[in-house]
Amino acid sequence: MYTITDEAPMLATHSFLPIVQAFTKSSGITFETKDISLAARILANFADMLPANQQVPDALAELGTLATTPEANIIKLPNISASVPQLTAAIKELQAQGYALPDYPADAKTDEEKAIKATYAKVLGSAVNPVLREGNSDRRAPKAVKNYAKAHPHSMGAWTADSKSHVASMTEGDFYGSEKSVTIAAPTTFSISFEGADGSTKILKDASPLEAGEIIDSSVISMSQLKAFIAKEIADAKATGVLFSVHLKATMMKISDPLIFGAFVEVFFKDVFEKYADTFTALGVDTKNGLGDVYAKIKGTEKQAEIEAALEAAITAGPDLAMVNSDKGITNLHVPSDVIIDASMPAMIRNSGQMWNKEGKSQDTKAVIPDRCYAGVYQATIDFCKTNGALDPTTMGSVSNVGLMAKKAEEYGSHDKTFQIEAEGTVKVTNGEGTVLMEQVVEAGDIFRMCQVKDAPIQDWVKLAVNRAKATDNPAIFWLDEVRAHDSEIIKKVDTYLKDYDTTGLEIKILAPIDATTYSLERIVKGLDTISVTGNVLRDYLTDLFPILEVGTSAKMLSIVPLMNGGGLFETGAGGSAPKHVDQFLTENHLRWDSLGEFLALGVSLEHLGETYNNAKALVLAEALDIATEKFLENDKSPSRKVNELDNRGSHFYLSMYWAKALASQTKDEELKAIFTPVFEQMSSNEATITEELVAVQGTTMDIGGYYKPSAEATYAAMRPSTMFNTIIDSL
Ligand SMILES: NC(=O)C1=CN([C@@H]2O[C@H](COP(=O)(O)OP(=O)(O)OC[C@H]3O[C@@H](n4cnc5c(N)ncnc54)[C@H](OP(=O)(O)O)[C@@H]3O)[C@@H](O)[C@H]2O)C=CC1
Ligand SMILES: O=C(O)CCC(=O)C(=O)O
Ligand SMILES: [Mg+2]
Repeated sequence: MYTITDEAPMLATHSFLPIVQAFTKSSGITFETKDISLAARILANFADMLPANQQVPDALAELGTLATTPEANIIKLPNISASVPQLTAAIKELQAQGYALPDYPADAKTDEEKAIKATYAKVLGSAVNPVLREGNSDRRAPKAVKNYAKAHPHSMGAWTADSKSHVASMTEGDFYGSEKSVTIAAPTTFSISFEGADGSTKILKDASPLEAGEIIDSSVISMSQLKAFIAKEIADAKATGVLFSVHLKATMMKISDPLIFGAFVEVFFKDVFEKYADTFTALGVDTKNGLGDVYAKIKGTEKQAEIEAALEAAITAGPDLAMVNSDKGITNLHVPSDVIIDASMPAMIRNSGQMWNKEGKSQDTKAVIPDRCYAGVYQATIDFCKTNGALDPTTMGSVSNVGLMAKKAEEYGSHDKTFQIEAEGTVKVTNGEGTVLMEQVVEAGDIFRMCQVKDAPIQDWVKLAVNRAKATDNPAIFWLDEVRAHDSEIIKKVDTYLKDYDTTGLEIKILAPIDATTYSLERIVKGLDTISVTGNVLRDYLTDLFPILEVGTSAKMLSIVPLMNGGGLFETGAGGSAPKHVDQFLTENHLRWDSLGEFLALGVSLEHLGETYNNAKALVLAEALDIATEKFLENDKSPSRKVNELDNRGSHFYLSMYWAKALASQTKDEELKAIFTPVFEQMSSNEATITEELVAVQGTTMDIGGYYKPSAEATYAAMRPSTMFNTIIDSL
């Protein structure tokens, strides 16, 4: 199964998948596509409102079911995890294309509106990955990728001890400070209720199942303390002349983080929000959607100019704001999904700890990460760079990751258990027998969050960690903080399950995240490799952080999810869908997206297929693809960032040529040899023509009939512009 997703990876698929299908056809392998793009997911969820000819199947649900079966073999490209602004843009585009979808009812009042909003909620945020990830995560940089980075190091900004860049976090009143955790002894249920100081009660979540061995936790971030903290950090950034920036994961932590993001907007523009409180309420301004929502809602109203001037004045009076796009005036506070911590913090660290100011220049930065659970990892990395200078890609070692992820583990499964509290009182988590398992004292506006992690995934995660340690002989470090209630429960299980394995000779340690960061960095500068074994959030953070520092991008990672029931989910890299790349593609028909992650995923997918079904041809194809990928790296055929040079499409041509060559050169399968010998011959003798055709089309604006749902025909035409190359591929 091959997923069709969004933005840059979706464009790339239109070039690469036809090649893959052509190369594997003669081996009896078919690639079925499943459209899980944001647009397709919207249409699938509203099928009952659409005429038959516009309905699409729920491909995500189908894949989710498949992921629990031993037969699963899924190649998963990155998809949009939509924020509300992205969702509304996608709805608008689909409506314009003739789909009679309802508008997104941000402020749903009637039952009908509430039902529509609930349906849209299903496609909001990280609605795809948690459904498919029925296993834990194994992400690492393959040897060939590391070797490539050593030979062709990416740019790395210098670090000096006098850098003013730092991470700012709360010192109390955050999730970290309030966490409680319990391990469940016997199967039961839990419910979450609120008891107001005034004696009122409210059920927040009805009874839901709990398995024996499951670890649950709860924590609260205090809205008043958060806002006081933000105000203090804004003042400090202004006083010390650093850029002010916010780093959250508003897509994956889709309930808590947009609320926290909104608090930043409200505090930064406090006077404006106070002055225009009534206007903003009447217009339905929603700060969870960022400053961009304020601009959008005031547009065309009588007060537009006046409020814009007030916002502008607040920006001028405040500290310099980190910019997403200084040319277009888009700040860090505009859209909650524009600055996502996993990618944004490493990009800043790679750039000497600096982000971009409104003049488009780099400047030292205060990176505000309110909660302390994981923020210290970034400060420790910054401290390390300030002391030791920038890391050196030509010599540095590698940090791979084994991540606890299966069955919506930990914070990533917390959406249905996260609530903004309306009044002062207590939130209680009660089991089926009526015993209160955890309670948290709250005030109005606070955010309460409860998480779960099941026992089977933890056992599988420990096993995967031991397997990786054995396979590599590298130390495996569990990044767990014994002073955190949740981590201390996990530590008990890790200690227990490690006893199931013979770990003689292996170095397996448990270190708190900050110590684990320093430990791994001290090894990395010596060229030594370390395995990070982490929970779900650190899995996400570290698999962008280390790859971006080591190999320039997380797009080049091997990203395997060994599914717990025996199937394989092969993710293509560890990064996202790169909206910036689409902008460039639409303005100048150059796609700088690097598909290396896709080549690697395809290789392991074919290998899995070959091994599971005894398909010798699949194994030959996989081996040849591996050789081709190495050659591809050696010869530096990755896409360039600049127009009129080899781009994503050209990189696919080279991969194909090397793949054909490897198939022509092998001797394990004579049939494949016979098929691919002339193919390689045609490709290599027409190399100049093909690359010319692929570059000649560049430099013009593009229209593929949509952003979220482009026309398939126009996209294929755009992504397969070489007649010569198409003729060779289509003849297979
Ligand atoms: N697995 C998944 O489905 C994931 C999905 N996402 C989603 O992706 C979207 C964008 O997220 P964002 O945080 O901006 O992160 P991205 O990883 O999409 O982008 C960050 C930057 O990383 C670089 N990059 C990423 N992938 C590639 C690639 N294949 N080739 C070359 N460069 C690459 C680009 O840098 P440059 O601009 O310098 O070229 C890009 O602008 C969001 O909707 C997010 O939710 C995010 C992570 C994982
Ligand atoms: O699912 C998402 O929203 C993002 C996933 C992600 O960033 C990751 O798994 O690294
Ligand atoms: Mg990530």
